[in-house]
Amino acid sequence: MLAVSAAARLLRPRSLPWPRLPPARSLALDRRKSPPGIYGNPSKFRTMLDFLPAPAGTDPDAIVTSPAASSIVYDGGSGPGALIHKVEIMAPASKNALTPDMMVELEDAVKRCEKEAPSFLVITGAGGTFCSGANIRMAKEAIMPDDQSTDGGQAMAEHMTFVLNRLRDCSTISVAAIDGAAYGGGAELATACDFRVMSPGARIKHVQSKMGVTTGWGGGRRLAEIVGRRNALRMLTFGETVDVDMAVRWGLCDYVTPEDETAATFIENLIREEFPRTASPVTRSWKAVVDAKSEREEIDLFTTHWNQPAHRFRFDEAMNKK
Ligand SMILES: CC[C@H](C(=O)O)C(=O)SCCNC(=O)CCNC(=O)[C@H](O)C(C)(C)COP(=O)(O)OP(=O)(O)OC[C@H]1O[C@@H](n2cnc3c(N)ncnc32)[C@H](O)[C@@H]1OP(=O)(O)O
Repeated sequence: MLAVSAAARLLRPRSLPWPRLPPARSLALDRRKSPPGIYGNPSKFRTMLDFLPAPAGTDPDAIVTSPAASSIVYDGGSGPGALIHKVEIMAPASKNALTPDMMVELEDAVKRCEKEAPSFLVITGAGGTFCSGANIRMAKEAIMPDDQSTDGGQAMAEHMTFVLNRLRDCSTISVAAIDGAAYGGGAELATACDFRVMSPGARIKHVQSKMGVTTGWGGGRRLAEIVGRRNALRMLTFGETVDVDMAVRWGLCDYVTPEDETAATFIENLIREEFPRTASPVTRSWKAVVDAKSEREEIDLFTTHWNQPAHRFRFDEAMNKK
């Protein structure tokens, strides 16, 4: 299991002093002098973090050896092509709020999923909460300078929209396994997944309206696609707490777990019941099928699977049952 640790970003060779950028004002005003890649680059957030002052109280030269208090933990299961890979948002002390470093690690996790191509990616949170959105303390410190510069917010929004679009667009079927709260950016992460599983006490809440900001990770647009324009407008305008019943009614929740089962356990069992032996190559074609722009695209996808080993095996199996 790879724990891509937030501390890793603090592990800087003692010889290299922590690169310090002048305060955000000059960042905003001297764009031509800003570090390479900060502007006009989807992953400029990653670059920006390398040039931000170390968070208050962090000794830039400290070599952090203990496991990070917050990280994105990627479980690659039985390896590339496995039936299920898992991502756990591991920051229970802050209800799995995403620090800027974790947002970078989430990009690494999505890239690994694209590369290793599991059939399913189950995303869940540690400690009975899914995700409470951006870590407001760290965001305030790192990307909300007193001069009201908007650069940091724009960089985070572009980074997270870029990452969540890649999650949604990759061939792996993603499932948000929601126990407890999916709030703010956590709700936006949940809507970027193909399916949502909720345990009985789970709730989804776009709190952005109460935070004086709109959705910034692509979640508003995706929400309207899922629940319809009117329901999305109601959820966003009032920051409504959507419980399991309401989520099921609005199509925002695909499965509800029994009382005594976590959402991740429920969906993993369901997947393994449906695919008892191995992953099926067909699973990773379904998103392309439903997104096909023409019959020709769907016929071509069908043709790629016809008379191939998995297809031949299943036909033989079906005929031998007769
Ligand atoms: C586009 C993204 C968007 C943006 O950037 O604008 C955002 O995501 S902004 C963040 C939006 N999220 C929130 O406002 C959620 C705030 N948290 C809560 O409403 C609750 O914590 C909840 C419902 C998630 C859980 O409530 P519960 O009573 O179970 O726990 P506590 O409230 O006591 O929280 C425990 C502990 O966690 C800290 N915490 C919780 N959420 C965050 C967060 N988003 N950022 C930083 N820290 C968070 C909370 O302060 C407590 O810490 P403690 O030191 O124990 O007081």
